[in-house]
Amino acid sequence: MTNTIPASRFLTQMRARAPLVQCITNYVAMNIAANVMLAAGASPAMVHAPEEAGEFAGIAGALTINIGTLSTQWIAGMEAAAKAANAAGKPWALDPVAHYATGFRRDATRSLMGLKPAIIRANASEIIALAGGTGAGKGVDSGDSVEFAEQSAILLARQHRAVVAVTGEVDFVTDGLRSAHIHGGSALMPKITALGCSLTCLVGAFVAVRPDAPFDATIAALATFAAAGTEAAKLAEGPGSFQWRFLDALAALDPAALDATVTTA
Ligand SMILES: Nc1ncnc2c1ncn2[C@@H]1O[C@H](COP(=O)(O)OP(=O)(O)O)[C@@H](O)[C@H]1O
Ligand SMILES: Cc1ncsc1CCOP(=O)(O)O
Ligand SMILES: [Mg+2]
Repeated sequence: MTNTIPASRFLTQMRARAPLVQCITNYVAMNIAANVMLAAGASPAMVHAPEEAGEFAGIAGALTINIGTLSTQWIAGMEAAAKAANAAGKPWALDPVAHYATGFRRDATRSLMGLKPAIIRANASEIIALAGGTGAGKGVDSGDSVEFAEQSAILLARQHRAVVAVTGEVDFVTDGLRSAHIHGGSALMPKITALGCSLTCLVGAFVAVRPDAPFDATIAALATFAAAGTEAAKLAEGPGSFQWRFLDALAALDPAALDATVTTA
């Protein structure tokens, strides 16, 4: 076992600290992501305007940046925030939603990657394309298996000295040397829009509390989603009831449920 810190301990610490996280996320995700953060025990703030995003990054414990609904103004806010987070020694996580779809997204992602995210969290098609490969993604949705993206993730982690998290049926996390799989969740999760975006915000909450351990913190965030997703699916009748049951499951989650979802290598 290379994972020295159990995921359960991270959730307990995160809830005790309720870290303030600056989430620059998309219009689709803002509401559900903020609710996911509150249910899990964190304190989200959706602050993206270029006039204040950099200042706020100095206050928050961590920053997350998601390019889902991009515009020139938003890119200015993202870059100001990432630079300020770096200057303040705060970790930040990137969610490159559908970065392969247009030149605008590709350029923005290239420049954000240059600002050294500590963590990259994306679906399999996004990770494959980020490493220079060709995936089968359709817009924001993945068309590839996580397994197919694992080598791309390791390559990216080594190139960028970042933790890379690929999500899907079984998640994969690597820092280029170590890796872990996270099992659980539900096939209903990709049927709820912006759950992946919400997870990226939650990664920010865990790494805010343990900036010294981004690999383990990322695993803990994914394990939290997997355990809550498994629980919510037990009584869900479809995507609608799954969504509210997922929030309830996050809030009620017993940290002990996390550890069984993680296998390390
Ligand atoms: N088929 C599946 N079975 C179980 N969990 C899943 C499945 N697909 C996605 N998830 C979970 O849904 C969450 C969002 O991941 P994903 O759908 O890959 O991201 P995105 O929304 O960015 O495409 C993650 O916690 C992931 O583990
Ligand atoms: C549908 C949509 N369109 C632009 S961003 C977005 C949300 C994507 O969310 P996720 O990556 O979590 O599926
Ligand atoms: Mg996504």
